[in-house]
Formats: sequence, structure tokens, C-alpha cells
Amino acid sequence: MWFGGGPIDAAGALRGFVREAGGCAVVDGGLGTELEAHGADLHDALWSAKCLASAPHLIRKVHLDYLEAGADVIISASYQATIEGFQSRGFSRDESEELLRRSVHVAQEARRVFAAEGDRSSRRGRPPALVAASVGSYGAYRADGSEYSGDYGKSMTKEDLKNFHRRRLQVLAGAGPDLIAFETIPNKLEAQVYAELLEENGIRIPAWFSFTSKDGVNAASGDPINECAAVADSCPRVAAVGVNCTAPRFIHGLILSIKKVTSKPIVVYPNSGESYVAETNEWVDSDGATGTDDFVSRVGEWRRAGAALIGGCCRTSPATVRAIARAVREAEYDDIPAVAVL
Ligand SMILES: C[S+](C)CC[C@H](N)C(=O)O
Ligand SMILES: N[C@@H](CCS)C(=O)O
Ligand SMILES: [Zn+2]
Repeated sequence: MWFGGGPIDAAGALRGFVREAGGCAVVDGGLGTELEAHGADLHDALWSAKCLASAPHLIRKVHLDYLEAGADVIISASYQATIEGFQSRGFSRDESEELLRRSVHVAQEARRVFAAEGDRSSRRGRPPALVAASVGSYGAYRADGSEYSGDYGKSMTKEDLKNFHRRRLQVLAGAGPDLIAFETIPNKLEAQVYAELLEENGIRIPAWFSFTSKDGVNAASGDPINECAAVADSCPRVAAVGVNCTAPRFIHGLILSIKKVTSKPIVVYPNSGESYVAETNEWVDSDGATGTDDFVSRVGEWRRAGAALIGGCCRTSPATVRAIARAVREAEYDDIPAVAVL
């Protein structure tokens, strides 16, 4: 437990880790899309969560690949794992909760294997990696791509969203991750829901809030990103605020906007720049500038703008993370530290 029994300062705790990691921590890359690259069939409403039941060894392998690529934080396979989703596939409630816990345990197991027998050359001298439990947004559960629109329908209330997320959060927190990664949040309402749930449930595990954006100014729903980030800023249990699964070209501006409303560490893990088409479960290149080179060439800029944790999301791979790790570790950005001198 990072906070012990003392006052809650999640941002301070994570800042300490980032400092130990050299001033900028490396987050892993896409998990679901990398499982697909290994042959997993994710044409399914459970998406990557399907593998928790059918192929946990493959999940462990992808975590290991990311650790070997240099990741300081690995994110569990629970993005689209929900009790309701598993139950709709015939799992009992207990089995569904066990699958959620398994996502964290598989990541922890990968970390143990890595420490015992992995190729540690890319992580030499760095603190043991953190395991973040992924909490995908409600849009992920809907499996209609609404984590990229934020449109949950007019009848969706804050209470409904809280009821949807509460038990999953409790179960994932109970599995003992080092962090909770609230990912791909498309609107302000869901951020408010998470902040309230963290408080009401007394969760003593640092969390990060990571939003999606389609224009570099607003969260995917159109809620201004600074208003979304301000919700995260006001919650002491939130360790970091940022953006994921968003095109690389929007990241720089988003970091600058987020920095205006919070001094918490900023986390960014963009996708490849392609767009997700829910109907076909495919990624299309609407950007014209995708690929590891284009992504990695921007890492220095993100770091100089103030990102303290940098990784990749969908359609990025261990090769991307290896290149990110090289970029943040070899380059000298002494004049502009990612984590301000404390
Ligand atoms: C991060 S997206 C590619 C995950 C899949 C999506 N939520 C869906 O199933 O529609
Ligand atoms: N952690 C998830 C995020 C999807 S947007 C994954 O990498 O699959
Ligand atoms: Zn993604």
C-alpha cells in the first residue's frame, strides 16, 4: 500500500516512482491489439477480456514482451472485462469476479517471471514495474465504440454509471494492483463517477484518469479537456491525469491544456493514429501519418511539454515501447524535467 495509514497523496506517491525511474516512466503499449497480432480472435463484445478465460498464457506473454521492451508500468487485461459481460457468456458471478482478479494476477505473474528469468537489459537499474488494473469506460462494455464518442444515450444517469462501475472497481482493487488505470474516458460525467467511487469505497490505491480526444481540445464527448482534468485534479486519490487511445498529433496540445489545471503527473499513451470502426472491429488509417517512427519522433516533444509517463495504446507494439524507452532514457531533457523538482 502506497499511502500506508497516512494522508492520501496519490500524486506524490507516483511522482516518487517516476523520479526513481529516471524522470519519465514508460507505460506499456496496446494489449488487446497486440493479443490480436498474436492470433487471438477479438471479434467479440468481450474483446480482449475474452482471453482472460481462453488464453491467459497469451496475456502473460504480451505483458512479458512489454517488460522486456522496457515498460515501467504494465496494464492488466481488464479493459473490457465486466461482471455483466462475463455473466452474459454463462459465467457465474463468482467466476466473473475471479476472471477480473485474474487479469491483475496474470500481470503480477509476468512481473515475477520477468524478474526471475526475463531479459532485463532494457530495465536494468530501474524499480520493479508497477501493475495497473485497467478499468475501461462504460463505452468499452457497450462494445459500440462509444468510448470514442462519449455518447451513452440520454437516459444514462450518474447513478447508473456508478452502479455499473462499483463492484468491478471493488474487485479489481481487492486483487492488489499498484495502480488503477481508468482508461479511455470520453466524458466528464464518467470522471466524476470514478472520483466519487474512489472516495466512497475508500480505495487506497493510486489511480490515473485518462481521457480520449478527437480534436486535441475536448474529450471525445465534447466536454472541454481542462474541465475533465479538473475533476481528476480535485480528487486526492488520483495520481495522474492524461490521455490515451488518441491520435499522436493531438497529444501535445492536450498536455498543455491539462497542465493548466493540474500539477499532478501527466500520463499519455496515444494509439497509432488510426481510428477504430466498431461495426467491423477494424482500424482504419484516416490520419495518413501512422507508424512507429512518426509516433516516436514526438516523444521528446511530449516529455518537454510535461508528460511524466509515456506509452502507447491500440495498435502500438513492443517495438513502439522499446523505441519510447530509448527516447526517454537516452535523450537529455535535464532543462525541462517531466516531474518538476519537488
Ligand atoms: C479500445 S477499443 C478497440 C476496444 C473495443 C471496443 N470497445 C468494442 O468492442 O467496440
Ligand atoms: N489497455 C487497453 C486499452 C484499450 S483502449 C488495451 O491496451 O487494450
Ligand atoms: Zn486503445
